[in-house]
Amino acid sequence: MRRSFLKMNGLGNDFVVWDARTEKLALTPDVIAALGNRETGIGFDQMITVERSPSGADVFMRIHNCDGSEVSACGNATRCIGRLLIEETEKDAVSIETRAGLLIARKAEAPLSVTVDMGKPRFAWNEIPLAEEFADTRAIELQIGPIDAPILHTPAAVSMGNPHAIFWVKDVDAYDLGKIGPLLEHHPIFPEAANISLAHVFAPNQIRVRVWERGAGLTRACGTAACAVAVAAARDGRAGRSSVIHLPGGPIAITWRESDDHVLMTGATEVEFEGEVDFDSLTFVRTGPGDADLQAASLEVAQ
Ligand SMILES: N[C@@H](CCC[C@H](N)C(=O)O)C(=O)O
Repeated sequence: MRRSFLKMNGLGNDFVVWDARTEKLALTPDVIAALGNRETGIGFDQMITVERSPSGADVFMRIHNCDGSEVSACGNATRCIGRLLIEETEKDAVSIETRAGLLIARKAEAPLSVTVDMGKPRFAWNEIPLAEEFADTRAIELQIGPIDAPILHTPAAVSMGNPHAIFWVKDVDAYDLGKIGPLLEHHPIFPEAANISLAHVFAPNQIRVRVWERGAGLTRACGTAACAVAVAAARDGRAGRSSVIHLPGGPIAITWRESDDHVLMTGATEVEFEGEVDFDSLTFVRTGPGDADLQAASLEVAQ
């Protein structure tokens, strides 16, 4: 069996996107992990399957991490799928159903940028979820002492449809996140594991962040982490309700709207290329251009 896909990314957090609206697609965790392998497969952080929505939204978006686990939320992928649907339908706003709820994506001002209403953050210990009761999740009891860097302690915990823990630090680069990330991700305090962020407010409403993603490892950006960090910062007065989150892959603008408690996320999207997978051999070929190729071609024509 052969099947076409799009390779996309939101600030370097990259995805394979399948359109399964007319022809269903259900891959096993082993096949997803094989395709996600950066040395032997296509390589991606998440796999996104666009399906028909059972409840009348424009689509249902299914999300798998590259380890094959299915999860409920992915901010960067929501922007990417939003962009595809806005281009396809020529509508101003599109609705995307996920396991975490119904999200609305709108075209943003900058070219190829999209704003997504990510809904309300959740702070209750059993909604994040945490394994034990905390009355205040702005700083939960948890600490880890790397030998070569200051102790990481009392992270904020937030759910953006998926679990996040945010450690406030002076220098996000002082830590070997590749080493401590997996220990924190699977700490028993997080019964469903967690996405782990290191965050530093370096100027008013400007926050530098590095993320270890649950089920995917170090990524260049994580949209839900950006939302969780911005909300956690506003919650304990480190920042206002609008901030820019600076990730290794670039900036994401987040506003936590006072009127309805919803979190709005604005950032870039990119189509890298079109491709086709042969499921018998689990190999792939590129079949079409991405944004960068199209831009280069249009510049050549213009000269
Ligand atoms: N990259 C995503 C988050 C993907 C899911 C996450 N790894 C989890 O397991 O919850 C984003 O942009 O939000």
